[in-house]
Amino acid sequence: MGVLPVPAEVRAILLDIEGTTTPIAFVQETLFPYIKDNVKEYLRAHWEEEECQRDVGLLRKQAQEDSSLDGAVPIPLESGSGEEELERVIQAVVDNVHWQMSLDRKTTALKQLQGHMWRAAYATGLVKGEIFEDVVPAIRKWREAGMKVYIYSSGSIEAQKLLFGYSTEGDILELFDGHFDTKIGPKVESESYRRIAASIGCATNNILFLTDVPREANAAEEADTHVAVVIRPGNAGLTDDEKSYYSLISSFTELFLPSST
Ligand SMILES: CSCCC(=O)C(=O)COP(=O)(O)O
Ligand SMILES: [Mg+2]
Repeated sequence: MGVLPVPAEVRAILLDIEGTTTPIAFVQETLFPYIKDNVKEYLRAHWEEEECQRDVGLLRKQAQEDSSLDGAVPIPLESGSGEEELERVIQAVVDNVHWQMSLDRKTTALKQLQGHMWRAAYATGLVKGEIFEDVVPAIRKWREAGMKVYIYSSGSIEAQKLLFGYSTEGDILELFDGHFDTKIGPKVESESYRRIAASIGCATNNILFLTDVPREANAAEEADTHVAVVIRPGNAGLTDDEKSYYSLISSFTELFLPSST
């Protein structure tokens, strides 16, 4: 097991979810198929609700922005009433969601809808958020040492709170000082990390960001945030250059805080 010393100036640890706290397989093989299998039924059941209409409005706006992309699926406005017209628009939303998911897009519009759909899956016990076993004990230790701990995921804040609120380890939301999603900006843009630091009330170099994705690590580093790339079973492989450039950990227990005994 390796040891990675945490720089003394670090006051907060910022955690990615998929591939960092949580197996990619859980997201790809449980959470995403739930959306693909249930989106049509969900839209039919909730169509008249304000939240659903807001979600569809965001998806429609995103679809307009995406119109020049290869294979993009437009979402028309309802032009009139009647079952057939409703079915036509719902089918377009379903096709758009499937298209975005086939590309694993991280748009805020897609992530908002997904978060709302997972609510029922977690609340009924159909799904429990999976977390690597080293995560909870390590976070407890960090917090005891005075470290703040935040989540930054492309999954919506609502989806994050469901995953950790209904997790295999129980409700562990108390372990986090706050949550960030793509509303603060994409994870591959350095400006997002500056905004997060401002929101937390610290400098970017007071933060250590843990992620499985080198492009995200690169963006954080450009903003002068400390980074380590997390290697977990099922994560995408790293190039030799990435392996030699980044600090790597395969378990949160490998982080060594200056105050740790
Ligand atoms: C937190 S909900 C499911 C995860 C998700 O939708 C996603 O896109 C994961 O992205 P991450 O930034 O956590 O790698
Ligand atoms: Mg990730």
